Amino acid sequence: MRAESTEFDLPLSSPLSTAAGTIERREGVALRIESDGDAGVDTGSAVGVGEATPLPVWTESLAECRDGLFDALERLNDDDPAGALAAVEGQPAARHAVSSALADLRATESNEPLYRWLGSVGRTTRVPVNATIGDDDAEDAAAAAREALTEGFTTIKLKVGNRSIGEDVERVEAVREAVGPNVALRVDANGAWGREQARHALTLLSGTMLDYVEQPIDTEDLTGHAELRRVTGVDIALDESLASHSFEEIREEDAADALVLKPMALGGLDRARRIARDARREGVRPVVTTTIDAVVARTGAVHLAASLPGIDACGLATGGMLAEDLATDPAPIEDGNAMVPRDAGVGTRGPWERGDGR
Ligand SMILES: O=C(O)CCC(=O)c1ccccc1C(=O)O
Ligand SMILES: [Mg+2]
Repeated sequence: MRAESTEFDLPLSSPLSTAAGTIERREGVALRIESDGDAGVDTGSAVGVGEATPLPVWTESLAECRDGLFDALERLNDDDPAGALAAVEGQPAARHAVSSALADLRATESNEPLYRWLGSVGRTTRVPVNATIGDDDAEDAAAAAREALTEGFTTIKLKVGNRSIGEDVERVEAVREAVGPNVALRVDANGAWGREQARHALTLLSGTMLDYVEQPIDTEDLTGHAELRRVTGVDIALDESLASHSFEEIREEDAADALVLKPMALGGLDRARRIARDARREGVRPVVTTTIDAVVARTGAVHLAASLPGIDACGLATGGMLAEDLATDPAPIEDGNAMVPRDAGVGTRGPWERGDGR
């Protein structure tokens, strides 16, 4: 096989401000692997693409990711995919690029859409997605929510935790009022609250009928999350906690009703899917989202969600946040759903979309 990579740097059209900081651009590395084909049985070469878009704190740094991928490329060019995966162990974004490029290659070779190759037996044409609203003030958040409603979204996620509890309560109430009772409303505090603050906030928000609150308190505090679930009765989704805690630990503490799975932070679609299936078996609902990835990883995440039939609304309507992307979106959002590509593999070549002779 032959492997090559290319770097990218994509600005967001509107920065996403969260309690953990503002995301203004996404830099990363795209990876392309081409198999040699088998002349004996007349199969041509196939191509697989992958993406590493590191987001420090969630993943390794861009510098570490580059180093890992440099080693992995060497192994891939030596026909050693297992060695390539071993070279990026412990570096989630780099491992995401390698494992998803190999998955795309294998799915393409077996002429299946990626979600089927990942293990889905049925057919899935669409995945429900949530609209994502950042740390806008009450008026702007309500306006964004109204717009999302007209676009067909039935689930909305609002960032909280960056302001006073009073202001956040006002913001969430404004959004609830703007969309009415039939929209599922989620909030994401990105770990900003302390135990007491979280309890206070969720008590004040009890009238807003939250679908769930995502990572209300610190990543490490599984016991606090478990207590918050029991005391408030509000569903808790863990996101950041998954970077440092296995699902086993989370389940033992009874700390979550839902898990927010970011393949880029978890080291690949294979690892995220394993966690999703373990969670489902225990009655914990998985949700797939990204770290505002570019088109290759975002579409991979759409396939992961499609491979989990009946999945809840996922945080995959983020393509529009990028001012530029690596290629046209093969999984556009229509009426609050991501359309699942039907072609073999992931359904995009990313930066190699044009002019690679196919
Ligand atoms: O889940 C979504 O709706 C969009 C993704 C999102 O919120 C996000 C994007 C980048 C980094 C962290 C997060 C997060 O869920 O906390
Ligand atoms: Mg989150």
